Amino acid sequence: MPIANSVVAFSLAPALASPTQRFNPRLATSSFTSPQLQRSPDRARSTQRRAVLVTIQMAVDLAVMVNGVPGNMAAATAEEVVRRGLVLADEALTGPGVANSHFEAGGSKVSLSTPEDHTACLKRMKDKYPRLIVVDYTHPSAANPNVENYAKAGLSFVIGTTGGNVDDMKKAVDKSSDVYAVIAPNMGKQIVAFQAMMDMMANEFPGAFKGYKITVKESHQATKADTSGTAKAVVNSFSRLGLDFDVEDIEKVREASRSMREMQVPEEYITAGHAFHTYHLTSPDGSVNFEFQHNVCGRGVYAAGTVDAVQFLDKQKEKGDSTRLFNMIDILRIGGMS
Ligand SMILES: NC(=O)C1=CN([C@@H]2O[C@H](COP(=O)(O)OP(=O)(O)OC[C@H]3O[C@@H](n4cnc5c(N)ncnc54)[C@H](OP(=O)(O)O)[C@@H]3O)[C@@H](O)[C@H]2O)C=CC1
Ligand SMILES: O=C(O)C1=N[C@H](C(=O)O)C[C@H](O)C1
Repeated sequence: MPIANSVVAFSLAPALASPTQRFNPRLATSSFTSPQLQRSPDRARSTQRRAVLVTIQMAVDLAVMVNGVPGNMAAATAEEVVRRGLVLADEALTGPGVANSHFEAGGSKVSLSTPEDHTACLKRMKDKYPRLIVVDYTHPSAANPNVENYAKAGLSFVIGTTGGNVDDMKKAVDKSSDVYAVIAPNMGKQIVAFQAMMDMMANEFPGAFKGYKITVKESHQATKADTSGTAKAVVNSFSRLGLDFDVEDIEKVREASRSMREMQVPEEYITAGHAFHTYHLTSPDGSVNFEFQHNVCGRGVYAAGTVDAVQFLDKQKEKGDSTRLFNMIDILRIGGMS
């Protein structure tokens, strides 16, 4: 009897060339009529009875480990990860002063790992999530040690934490063989565009503002430990435009009354998080003035940019791109911000 119905349906689980390789249903599922079964009907029937449909889910979802929760930026980023339908890793590094053992974002629960457990936690997450990108919004003092740990663990990362030594971070990435990273003091798309514009002006017209005076004033929530990393980056462009200014001269405003009075920060964002920056340039005789301002209330614009960076980095990694280190201006240029 022809074994017309002896079709064994099964799912193959071939070893993936790379853990980030996407699921291809055409590769995964095959149906065929075995020539062996055609020759031996009895065996075919028993095989048929025992035939098991095995479906192995090979789709490896992108998971994001957000370190620094329950801090402001990490919390906002974790919410954005869930909102975009990505997997939020179920553990995260936290700081020494955090008493909570868990954090929740958009219904996803995250166990918090305290400093003595950080190395083991990174290993657990790497083993658990084959396609993982780490986000770091921690503390200036933690930025470099964390980056060293990510690089040693072979974990690609997006770091928005400011106040660290960026050259050392880059070295850690270079030393690794397969770690991809985005390092940037500002993840907000339009502010990144502003940074890029100042950088381009400095490249095009070096010294154009020679002789001008500049004041830089930034207001943030009182818990911000360092001088704004964004302001430092913009000052670098101004220096190339001919302005004589040192990052030490950036005026930091951290008192609520001054933030509201001098910078017009709305009261509800005084502690919730704000970033108001004013750069004022005056010609030598005082007859010409320029003012550049970017004022951000809340954390939403940074969280969105951070997850753009995560998705961008994941793509580059999957492609095996030879460039492994990016800043947000690179990503904006390539069209990687939504
Ligand atoms: N690139 C960008 O676009 C932006 C960057 N930032 C930067 O992000 C950083 C965080 O800002 P923000 O969220 O407002 O700060 P918060 O103080 O609200 O949060 C920081 C969190 O990190 C925790 N932490 C401290 N050390 C470690 C560690 N070793 N490992 C893991 N977690 C740790 C802190 O815990 P504990 O209380 O114990 O110290 C705290 O919970 C700052 O450097 C800020 O400048 C902020 C906004 C945008
Ligand atoms: O700590 C903050 O809030 C912010 N930090 C970044 C910085 O230091 O420039 C970006 C933005 O200013 C908000």
